[in-house]
Amino acid sequence: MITIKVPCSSANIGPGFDVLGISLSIWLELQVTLSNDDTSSYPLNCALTYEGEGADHVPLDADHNLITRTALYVLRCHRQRSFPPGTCVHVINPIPLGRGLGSSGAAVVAGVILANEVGKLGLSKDRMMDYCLMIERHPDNVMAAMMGGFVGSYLRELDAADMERKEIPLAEVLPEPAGGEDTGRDPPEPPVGIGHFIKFGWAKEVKAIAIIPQFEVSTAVSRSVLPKTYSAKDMIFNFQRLAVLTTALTRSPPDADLIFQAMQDKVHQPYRKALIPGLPEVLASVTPKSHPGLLGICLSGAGPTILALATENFDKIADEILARFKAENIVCQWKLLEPAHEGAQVIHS
Ligand SMILES: Nc1ncnc2c1ncn2[C@@H]1O[C@H](COP(=O)(O)OP(=O)(O)OP(=O)(O)O)[C@@H](O)[C@H]1O
Ligand SMILES: N[C@@H](CCO)C(=O)O
Repeated sequence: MITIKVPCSSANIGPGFDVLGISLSIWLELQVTLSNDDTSSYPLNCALTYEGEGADHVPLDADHNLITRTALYVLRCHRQRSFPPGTCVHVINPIPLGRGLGSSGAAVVAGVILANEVGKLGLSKDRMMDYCLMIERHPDNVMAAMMGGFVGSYLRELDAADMERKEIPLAEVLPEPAGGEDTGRDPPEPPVGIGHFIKFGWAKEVKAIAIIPQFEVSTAVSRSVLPKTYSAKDMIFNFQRLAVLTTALTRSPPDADLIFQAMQDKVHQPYRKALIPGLPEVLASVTPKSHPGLLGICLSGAGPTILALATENFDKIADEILARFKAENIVCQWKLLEPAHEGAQVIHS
C-alpha cells in the first residue's frame, strides 16, 4: 500500500497575504492500492472511497473529485490517459472544507503526489509544486502543505510564453468531468520553477489555536471582496509588519507585544468582515495583556477560521473567542495544533 499524508495549512498569518503559510497537524490521508481488481467500470479506472469531512457532499467519482482530477491532469501531462488498471484510493479527510485551513491546497498536493506515485513519474517536490500552482494559483497553502513548516513564497516573473501557459483558464487545466472530453490532446504542462520558497524557523513554544466556525466561506468568494488596488499607506503598513513577523516568530522566548502588532493587517481582513459576522470584534477580543500567553490573532487563510498563536492559556483564549462568535449566533469548534514541519509524506508499506 502507498500512504500519502498532506497537512492542513493556515495562510497569510496576518500581513502576509498570499505570501506566508504554516502547515499544521491535521492530515489528509490517501491509502492507495494497485491491485489485480478490475476497475474498468469506474471512471478513469480508479475506485474512490472517502471518509471524514465532506463525506456527505464531496464527489466520489474520480471524474469529479478534486484529488483525482488533479492527479489525472498530471498523468495526462505525462501521456497517461487514465489511472493504471486496479487503482483503488481511499481518502481519509479530517480537514474541514471551506474554512480557511487549506483543504483545497491539501487536496491538490495529494492529487499531484498520487499521480507521481501511481504513474511512477519520479517528480521532485519542486517540480510537483509547479503542477500544484497551475491549479491553486496562490502559493501560500500549497507550498506550506508540500514543503512543511512556516514558509514564505513568491511566484517568479515568467517570460511571455511561460506566462501564457500559466494563465490558461483553470477549466482547461482541470476540466470537469475530467474524462468527459478526452480529445487525446495533452493538457498544458506547467512552466518549470513557478514558485520559490523559504522555510523560516518557528519558536518551539508557539502553538496554533484554530477556532473553526460551523459555516463555510469559499476562497473564491472571499477573494472577490478584495479591492484591485491599495493605497501606499496600507501596503507599507503590511510590509513593515511582514518583515518583522517572520523573524519574531523564530525567537525564543517569543516577544508577545512585538508579534501581536506584527500580525495586524490592512490588505485582506478589513474587507472580509462582511463575510464573517463579528470579525473585527473577535480579532480585538484577546490581547497579550488580557490573555497572557497570547502572541497574535488573525483570520486563517480566506476564513472563517480564526488562528491565535499562543504559548499557554490555550483554553481561556479559545473560550473568549468562542464567546464572541456565540454572541453572533455562530457555533465553533476549536483545536490546538502544532506545526507540521515535515510537510507532505509518502509511506510505502
Ligand atoms: N478532500 C477533498 N476532496 C475533494 N474536494 C475537496 C477536498 N478538500 C477540499 N475540496 C474542495 O475544495 C473546496 C474548498 O476549497 P476552498 O479553497 O474554498 O477552501 P479551503 O481550501 O478549505 O480554505 P482556504 O483556501 O481559505 O485555506 C471544497 O468545497 C471542495 O470542493
Ligand atoms: N492567501 C489566500 C489563502 C486562502 O486560500 C487568501 O487569503 O485568499
